[in-house]
Amino acid sequence: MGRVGVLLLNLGGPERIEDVRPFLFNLFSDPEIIRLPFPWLQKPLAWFISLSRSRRSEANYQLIGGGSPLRRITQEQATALQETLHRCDIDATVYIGMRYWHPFTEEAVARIKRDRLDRLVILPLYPQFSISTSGSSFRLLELLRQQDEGFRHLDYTVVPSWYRRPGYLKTMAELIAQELDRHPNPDQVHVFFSAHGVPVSYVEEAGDPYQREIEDCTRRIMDTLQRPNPYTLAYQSRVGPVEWLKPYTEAAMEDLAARGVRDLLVVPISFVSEHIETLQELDIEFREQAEEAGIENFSRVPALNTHPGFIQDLAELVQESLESPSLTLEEVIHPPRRAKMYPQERWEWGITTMAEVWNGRLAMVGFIALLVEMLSGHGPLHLAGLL
Ligand SMILES: C=CC1=C(C)c2cc3[nH]c(cc4nc(cc5[nH]c(cc1n2)c(C)c5CCC(=O)O)C(CCC(=O)O)=C4C)c(C)c3C=C
Ligand SMILES: [Fe+2]
Ligand SMILES: [Fe+2]
Repeated sequence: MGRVGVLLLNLGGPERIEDVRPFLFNLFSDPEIIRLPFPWLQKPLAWFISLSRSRRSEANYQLIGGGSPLRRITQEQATALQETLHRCDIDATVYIGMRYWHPFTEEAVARIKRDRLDRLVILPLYPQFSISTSGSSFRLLELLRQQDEGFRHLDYTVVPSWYRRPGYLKTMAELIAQELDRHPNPDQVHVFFSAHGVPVSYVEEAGDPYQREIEDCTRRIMDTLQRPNPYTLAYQSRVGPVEWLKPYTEAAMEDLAARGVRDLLVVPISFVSEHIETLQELDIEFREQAEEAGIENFSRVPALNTHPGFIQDLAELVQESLESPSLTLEEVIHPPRRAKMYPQERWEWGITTMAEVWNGRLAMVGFIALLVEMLSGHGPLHLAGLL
């Protein structure tokens, strides 16, 4: 088989409070996180938003010990996966490539090139695909390939999403069953899946399969669980003024409490490690809100982290990927970005297409000014020191 590598892709998180602002800047600089019509607006807007959001984010990271545990957990997953692969006689090296913080994807690629691999398996640590997560990392890797001849010649295959795997579904179902059985009346517990949200426009305009995959994933977990419990799916962690996938987690919890639900088991579904959205948003913020709304027994299923069943399944996934025909990044960067079509720019007076286009562009500038205003609490002129 030669020298094999596995590149685990993840988001990354600030390790210390000082990292929060630059981490947010990296995140909002990504055109897959804020989709703007004008590339030149990306960096200035990322700067504004990271500045205006950093206080709130820093306070949240303070509540979970002053930083994200994501790097440590991902490192533990990588070590466990490498050991499991070695036990199966696959002499693989496992690398970590984070999208927005250390160790960055670029660093992983440099190490991969130095190790002169024969084959690489690219494996996102997101069970379901979204343009904003796996899609963004795939795009970055494709760019790095185009810029680097050495990397371009490396034989690789990529896993687009993997939530359908029976091993993953079984482990999730086991974790849920364990928590259900801790409740006084296990069958009365409402199972509450909470997925990280994305803006509605990702799904409806850009064709992100994320919502479909999340819904399919929750159905499959419930089928695997084989319990009579009712369940709900909701979306958490929205950012900014646009509409995100609904129902929103906090509203759905209040709704269930109002309908008489007293036992709630929350299942984080879109991410395999503990991180700020499980430790702060679910365990602190939403627990408080749910209890105020009347939930008496609130509990949460732990993230998979280094659960042996999960790591074993990842090892089998790597093995199967090595034995199957390769998938390329271009095949899984999905959906293909549709080219923007504008009519020829030849000005004519009246209510012409050209006038409409410019109207639209000016409206976008106005909208972005509004966005900055809403996110920062100050108008752009204030921020520019003009007022
Ligand atoms: C599948 C999981 C995730 C999706 C989908 C996703 C989309 C998405 N996220 C933001 C904005 C933020 N995300 C932040 C942190 C963060 N997000 C995820 C996962 C998904 N994001 C993780 C694992 C983390 C890291 C957590 C950690 O432990 O550090 C943050 C920063 C934290 C905060 O300020 O709340 C922001 C901001 C958008 C806009 C988006 C889709 C467009
Ligand atoms: Fe996020
Ligand atoms: Fe949050």
